[in-house]
Amino acid sequence: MESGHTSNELHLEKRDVVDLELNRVHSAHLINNVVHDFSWKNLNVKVKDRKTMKPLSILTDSNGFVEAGEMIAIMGPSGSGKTTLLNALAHREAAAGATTNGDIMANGQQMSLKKIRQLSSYVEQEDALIGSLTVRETMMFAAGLGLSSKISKRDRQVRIDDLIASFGLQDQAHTIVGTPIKKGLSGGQKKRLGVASRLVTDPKILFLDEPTSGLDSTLSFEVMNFIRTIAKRNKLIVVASIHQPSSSTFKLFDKLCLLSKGKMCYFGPLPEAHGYFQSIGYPMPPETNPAEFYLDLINTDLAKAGDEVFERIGQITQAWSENSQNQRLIEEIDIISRRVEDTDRDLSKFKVEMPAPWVVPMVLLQRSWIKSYRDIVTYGIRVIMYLGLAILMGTVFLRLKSNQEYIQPFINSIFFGSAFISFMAVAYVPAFLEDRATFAKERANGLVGPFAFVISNFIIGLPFLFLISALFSLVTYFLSNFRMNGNAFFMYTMWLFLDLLAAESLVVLVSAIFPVFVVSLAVTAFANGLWMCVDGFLVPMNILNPFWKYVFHYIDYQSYVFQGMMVNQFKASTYTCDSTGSGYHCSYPSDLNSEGKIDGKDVLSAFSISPGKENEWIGIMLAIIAVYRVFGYVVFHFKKN
Ligand SMILES: Nc1ncnc2c1ncn2[C@@H]1O[C@H](COP(=O)(O)OP(=O)(O)OP(=O)(O)O)[C@@H](O)[C@H]1O
Repeated sequence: MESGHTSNELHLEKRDVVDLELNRVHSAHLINNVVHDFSWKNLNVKVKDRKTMKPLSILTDSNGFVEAGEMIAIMGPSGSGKTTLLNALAHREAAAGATTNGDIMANGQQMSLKKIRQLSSYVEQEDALIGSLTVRETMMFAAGLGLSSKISKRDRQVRIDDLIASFGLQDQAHTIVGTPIKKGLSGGQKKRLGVASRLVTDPKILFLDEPTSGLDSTLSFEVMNFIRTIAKRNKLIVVASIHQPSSSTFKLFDKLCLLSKGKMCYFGPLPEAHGYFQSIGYPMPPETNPAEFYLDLINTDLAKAGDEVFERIGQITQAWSENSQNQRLIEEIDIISRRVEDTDRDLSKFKVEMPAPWVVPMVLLQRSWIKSYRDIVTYGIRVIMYLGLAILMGTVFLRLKSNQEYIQPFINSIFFGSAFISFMAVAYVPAFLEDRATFAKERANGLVGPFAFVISNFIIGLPFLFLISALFSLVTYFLSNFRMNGNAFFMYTMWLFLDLLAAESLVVLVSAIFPVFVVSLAVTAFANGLWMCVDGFLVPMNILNPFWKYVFHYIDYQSYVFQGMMVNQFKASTYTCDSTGSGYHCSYPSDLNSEGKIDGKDVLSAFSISPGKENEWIGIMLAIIAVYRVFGYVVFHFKKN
C-alpha cells in the first residue's frame, strides 16, 4: 500500500494488462493458462441409418491435436461430418440418436460433459441472441447466467466493456440486436456479439459452428479476424467448422481438419496442407483459393455414381490413414496423454463457480421483463388484440337489459368471451417457441435448467395476463351491462385471468411437446375447440353424453370459467317475462313466474349449474394450471432439445 493505491487499483493492476498498441486496458480474466492442448483420438460416431435402420458410421477414426492459442478449421463439403465432429468434441449429441466412441482430452486428460462445459463455450450457427436487448444488456445477461455470484459488479462491467471493445462493438453498445420490426445490428455485428457473449464466462476452448454462415466474404473475414486476435492475445483454443471460406479468411486458421463423408482427408498445419496434397499427387495450381481447391477434390454434391470423385476420395482418405503425418499425430496425442503427472496440466482441480441456483431464474425474469415490454410481438400485440376483441364484444352485446330476451345474449356473451379469450392464447405460441429456442441453446451450454426456465416463464406471464384480463373486463363489463356490483366485477376479472392463465399454461405444455409452430398451433386450437364443445354451454351438462362428460368435461378449465361467470351474473339477478295481457309468458320456469319474473338461479338450474361451489372451482382451476406447468417441466426435464 506504499504507493497509496486503493485495493481496487491494486486489484486492477494485478489482473489486467495494458494493450499498448490500442492504448486500452484489457482485463486478464480471459487469458488461458489452464488448457495447454486439446486432442481427440479414434473418434467414431455411429447412427442408425434413416433408410436401412442399420448402424451407419458418420465419423470414422478422427484424430486431432490443437494447442493453446491455435485456431483450427474443420472443413469439408456439405454432409461431410463437420457439425458431427464439432458436437462430439463439445460432448453434445453428435447427431440425432448418435453414439460416440473415442478419446477427447484436454491436457491429455479425458473430458467429461461437466468438465468440457467448465472449460468451453459453444456458439451455434443460429445465434441465441434476443432481438429486443441491446448489445450491453446481452452481455450483462450472459454474465448473469454464467458468472459466479461472487464476481463483483465492477469486475463484470470491466469484462463486459473489454469484450464489447475487443469485438469492435463500442459504438453499438446501446443498439438493440434487432427484431422483425425494428432493425438493429448488421449480420457481422450479430455474429461478433454472439461470440462475445459466450466469452464472458472465460472459456478456454471455443467451439464455433459455421461462424461465418450467412455473411459475405468481407464480413466473414472481419468476424474471424476479431476472433483470431482475441484467441491469440488470450491463448484460447478455437475449434470452428467452416463451409467455404475465402482465401483470406482461410489463412487466419492455424490448422486444418479436412473431412469427407466422415473420414479424415488431412489434419495438420494449414501451410503444410499444400505440400501434403502435392506429395499424394494433387498439386494445387497457382493462384487458387486453397480452401476451394481442397473442397473441389472431395466434393460430391453434383457427382453421379461412378464419377471419378468417389475414387479420388477413396484414395485421399486411404492415403491419409496410412500417412506418416497421421501416425505422428497419433503418437503426439499418446505422448501428451502420458504427461498427466505434470501439476500445471492437472485439470481435476480446475473448477468454475456458477451463479447461485436462485440467481438464474431472477436473471431470466429480468431479461423477460425487458423483452416483454420492448418487443411488441411478445405481449403488446396480444394486449391490442384482446382490447379489440373486448370492444367488439362490448359493442355487439351492448347494454343488455333485464328482460327475458336478454338472458340468452348474457349467456352467449359469457360463453363467447371466456371461450374466445382462451382460444386466442394460440397467439402466444410463436413467442413461447422463440423463448424455448433460446432456452435450448443456453441449456446446451449448461447455463439454464428446465426449472429456472419454467418458473421464470410462469412468473413473467402473470402481470401481463392480469393486465389483459383487467382491460378486457373494464371494456366488456360495463358496455354489456353485467351485474353492477364491485365484487361481481372483481370475480368476472378473476375468472378471465384464470382462464387466460390456464390457456397459456396449455400453450406452454403443447409447445414443450411439439416445438414446431404449425403443429403446436394446430394442437392448441384443437384442444380449445374440444374444451368449448364440452364446457356445458353448447350442450348442457345434464344431457351431455357420458363419454364427453366423464372423460373431458371435468378436466376442461373452460367449464369452470363458464360456470363461475354464469353464477356471477345469475345468482343475484332477476329478469322480467313477456306480458301477454291475460298473464305472462316466461321462457324459464321459476317460482317468480306468477309475478312475471324469472329468478337468475333458475337459469343456472337449466344449465345444471349449482351456485356456492365457486371456491371449489377456483381450486380446480389452480390445480389444472399447476398440472399443465408441472407436465411442461417434466417434458423439458426428459426432452433435451
Ligand atoms: N440417422 C442418419 N441416417 C443417415 N445419415 C445420417 C443420419 N444422421 C446423420 N446423417 C448424415 O451424417 C452426415 C454428417 O452430417 P453433418 O451435419 O455433421 O455434416 P456437415 O458437414 O456439418 O454438413 P453441413 O455443412 O451441411 O451442415 C450427413 O451426411 C447426414 O446426412
